[in-house]
Parts: sequence; structure tokens; C-alpha cells
Amino acid sequence: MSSGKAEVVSARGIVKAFPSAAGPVAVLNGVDLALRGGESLAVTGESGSGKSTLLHLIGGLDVTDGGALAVLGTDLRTADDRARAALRRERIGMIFQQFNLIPSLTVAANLAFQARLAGRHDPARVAALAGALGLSQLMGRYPEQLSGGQQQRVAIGRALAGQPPLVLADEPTGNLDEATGDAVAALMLDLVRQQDTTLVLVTHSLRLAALCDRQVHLHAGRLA
Ligand SMILES: Nc1ncnc2c1ncn2[C@@H]1O[C@H](COP(=O)(O)OP(=O)(O)OP(=O)(O)O)[C@@H](O)[C@H]1O
Repeated sequence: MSSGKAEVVSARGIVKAFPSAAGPVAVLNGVDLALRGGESLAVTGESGSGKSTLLHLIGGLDVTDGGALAVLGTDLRTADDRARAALRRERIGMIFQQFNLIPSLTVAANLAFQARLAGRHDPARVAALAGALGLSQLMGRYPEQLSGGQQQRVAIGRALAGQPPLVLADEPTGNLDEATGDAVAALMLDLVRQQDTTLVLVTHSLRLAALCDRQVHLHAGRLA
């Protein structure tokens, strides 16, 4: 479907181990993944299978122990902390289960936050996103004055406001009831498709995974 577009994520043979009392335990043990521009990919897998670990590696929040990983043309094997931080700040939007909004900032300022960091703040874009996410009437509120579903819609808007080519979402609806979670996920998918953003969505929900273009399952350290 997206053939001919540049590869956004290219992973080959990724290995990641964590220390344990019994020595290093490999959580990822040969993960291969190729993701093209505009694709949405769902990553499912049992609790503890390494889904968040994989997302953190793709987002440059952690580094691999082995294998090849390039994201948006940056070789994450060789990139230093500074280069990884720049990649995250300027080209990747992240959405977490816990929303991670900034409590001292209004909805409007939270929405603009990442786009400002990336040097791409566009008030018209923020207003349009707020409209699409049903947040226009809430722009002056603070996160603690919002419901969980509203907070997560702000987090989605914040991740998308700077129009990053890649969005990483880690159980974005895990804290919401099923109906709210489904509605928020559908909005997120609509928006990433509209702006041709590549999405990696970690989820326990097979229903949510089915909304994505492709699904992979993480098991025994590998994707299938
Ligand atoms: N920083 C760390 N230090 C040690 N072990 C870690 C660290 N991060 C993750 N792990 C271990 O790696 C494994 C995979 O964790 P990860 O959070 O990636 O799984 P997950 O599939 O996202 O799980 P869940 O669905 O429960 O969120 C777990 O056994 C976890 O305890």
C-alpha cells in the first residue's frame, strides 16, 4: 500500500537485555521490523513480552545491545545522546498510557508544547487539532480539571501538533474505559491518517490493533 515511500523504521536483529539476579535476560532477541511512511502498525504481546522496551528503542529513549536500528534516517546504533534527543524532540510524537501532561500548563499550552520545542508551533494548526479532538471549549483548563478521555485527547493533540513523521503510542487507551478508549483511538487513527503520519501503537487490545494497517505480535523476544 505504501510501497515506494521511504522506510521510517528499519530494525534488523535487535537485541535488548536487562540485568537480573541470574544475569542478563534478553527481552528482545532478534526483532526485525520495516515500517514505511504513513503505515500504522499495532504491536501486541503478553505483559512483559517487551512491547514498551521496543517502543523505547525506536523512540531513542533507550539503546539496543545489538542489531541494526535506523529511525527516520538516523542510525540509532551510532547516534549519541544529543542526536537521539533531537530526533525525539523534532521528529517523533509520543503518547503514553499516563497521558503525561504538564500540570502547570493549560490545555492550549500543553497542545502547543511539543510543536514549540520542535520549532514548528502553528496556532492555526493547534486550533484545528483542538476542534478535531473536541477540545476547543477546554483550552483554558488545566489537566487536573479534565476527564481521563479529555486528557488523553490533549496528549494526542500535543504529539501531533508539530506534524512529526512518526508517532509512538504506548497503551494510549489503557487508562480509559472501553467506550472512551475506542473513541479516542479512532480519533487518533483518523488524525494520523489525515497527516500521513507513521504510527506504532502498543496495545493489549486486539480490537484496537485491528484498526491499524498491520499487526505484529511480540513473543519470545521476536516479532511474528
Ligand atoms: N529498565 C529495566 N530494567 C530491568 N528490567 C526491565 C527494564 N525495563 C523492562 N524490563 C523488563 O523487561 C521485560 C519487558 O518489559 P516491557 O515493559 O517492555 O514489557 P511490555 O510488553 O511492555 O509489558 P506490559 O504489557 O506489561 O506493559 C519485563 O520483564 C521487564 O521487567
